[in-house]
This record gives sequence, structure tokens and C-alpha cells, in this order.
Amino acid sequence: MKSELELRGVQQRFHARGVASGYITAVDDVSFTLAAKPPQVVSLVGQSGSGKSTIARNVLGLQKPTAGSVLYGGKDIFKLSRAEYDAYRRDVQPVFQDPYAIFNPFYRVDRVLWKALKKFGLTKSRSKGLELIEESLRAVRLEPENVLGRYPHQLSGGQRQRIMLARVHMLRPSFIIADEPVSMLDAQVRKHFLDILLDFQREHAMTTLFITHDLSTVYYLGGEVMVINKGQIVERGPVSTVMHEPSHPYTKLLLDSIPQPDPDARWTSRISVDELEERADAKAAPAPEAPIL
Ligand SMILES: Nc1ncnc2c1ncn2[C@@H]1O[C@H](COP(=O)(O)OP(=O)(O)OP(=O)(O)O)[C@@H](O)[C@H]1O
Repeated sequence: MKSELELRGVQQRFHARGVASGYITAVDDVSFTLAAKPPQVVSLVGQSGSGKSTIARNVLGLQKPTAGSVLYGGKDIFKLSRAEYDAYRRDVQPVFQDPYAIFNPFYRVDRVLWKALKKFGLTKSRSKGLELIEESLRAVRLEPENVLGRYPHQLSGGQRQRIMLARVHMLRPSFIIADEPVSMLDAQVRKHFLDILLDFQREHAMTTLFITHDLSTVYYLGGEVMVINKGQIVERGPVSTVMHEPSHPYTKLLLDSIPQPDPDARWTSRISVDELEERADAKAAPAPEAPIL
């Protein structure tokens, strides 16, 4: 268990056709540190294509940066010894947007949990293993008897996501890298999920990097936020400060783009039923025949 995960001057370029330079810079000189102590929640927020998932892939060691380094306990993750790499793989756990892709549809969901137990050598005893699985399922507010023995398609999206959180709970990593984990969940299930992450921070001292394009989720989680635009981190600070006193023009733009419900506002222009029918008729009318040349 290491105390720090650090990105130092990370740059990620990809070859791209149709661009004069022949490449795009998805991540542009990004540096930040995630500390394990005290445990923190840090959100990385930015619009689609700003480089968030690429950073997640860099941190998880799935994509080697073109320049700069990702350091775990001060060591470059792409230069770790086998034993150090195994420790890092256990200590830095991903949670992705679509857990469906992680489950094999032909196997019961239990397999994901048993495989984690085996891979990381948590126990050799079957009864102890089942005890750990059940404890972790309850920690993410799932009843073991309602999910064990089922196939992925027999669970809801929220249940599948919580099974991935149960896996995290069993492994007790120092860091969770969560890439858009709630964007496919409805508001209530989303809140459940975020509350579990906050429990993990408080009760099990886990630090989360939470990647999202949704500022309301950032607001709910609290902690710190980093704002990313075109591959660059343009602002970092406590959520309350950044939300109320944004210092970068891009953050202001992002905040201004949130629709504000106004109970006093009324729709001023109304479309009458007649008008709608007229439009439908116009659409249904056959197109004029093409002239014969
Ligand atoms: N493997 C790749 N090859 C080429 N270009 C890539 C690759 N991966 C990402 N990109 C490009 O890098 C840029 C950043 O992509 P990335 O997926 O990191 O953005 P994002 O902020 O996570 O977007 P979203 O919120 O839509 O997932 C985009 O222009 C994307 O098209």
C-alpha cells in the first residue's frame, strides 16, 4: 500500500488522420497527485473528448503515456518489478461505466468475486471466501441471496455496478479510479452508488479519482475537483470554491452550461394543435417529382 499516486507531465498523443500534424494531443502536460492519507475524493470533470478516460487509462497502466510518467509510491508504474506491479494492481482498482462488459454472460456473477479472491490470494478456504464475499455484498447494500447464483442479465445495471464495488470492498485498495461509473444509472441508484464511495472513503480510507462530465455529481461528492479542457487541467480546488468562485473562464463556461430550473419561468411561445397538424401534413406530403432530363 503506497501513499501517493502521481502524474508528472503526462502527455498522450494519438495518431489521427485528417489533422495537419498527423496526431492529436489527448492529454497535454498533466500533473497532479492523489494522496491516500488522508483519504480524499477528487473529481475530474470536463466535457466529452477532453481527455478524461485517457488519463484513467494512463493511471491504470492500460496506456503508456507518450511523455511524462505515472508514479506509484514514487516509482514509474511502467518500470515496476513483477511483485511491485502485482501490489499496484491490487492497490489501484478501476470501476468503469459499463460493468456489463466485465461480466461474462455465460457465468454467474459470483465468478467475478471468486476470481478476485483467487487472483489476489485473499484466502484458500472456500467457507472463508464465501464469508468475505457476503460481507462485501452487504457493505454495498446488496443481499447475497438476491444476487449470488444469478447471471449478469438477471441483475439491474445498478446491481451490476454494486457487485464491482463489492469487489473493490474485498480488495481494500488505497485508490479507486472510477470512470463515468454512474452515467448509465438513474438518479436514485446513482445516489446509492455515490454514498457507497463516500462510505469507502470514511470507513475504509480509500481515495477515489472520480471521472465525470456531470457537475451535479461532483457537487454531491464534495471534496476536490480538477477541471480539464482540451487535455489540460485548468483548475483544481475544493468543490465549494471552484463551484462558487471559478477562476478559469472554461470553468465558468462549464458552470453556465448547467440548465437552471426556474419555477417562475413560463413557456412563452406555445404551439397550437392546429399548427402541429399543419407541420405533420407538410412532412407527409409527397416530395415533388424530379424533373426528367
Ligand atoms: N486510442 C485512441 N486512438 C486515437 N484517438 C484517441 C484514442 N483514445 C482517445 N482518443 C482521442 O483522444 C481524445 C480524448 O479522448 P477521451 O476518451 O480521453 O475523452 P473523454 O473526456 O473521456 O471523453 P468522453 O467523456 O466522451 O468519454 C478524443 O479526441 C479521442 O477521440
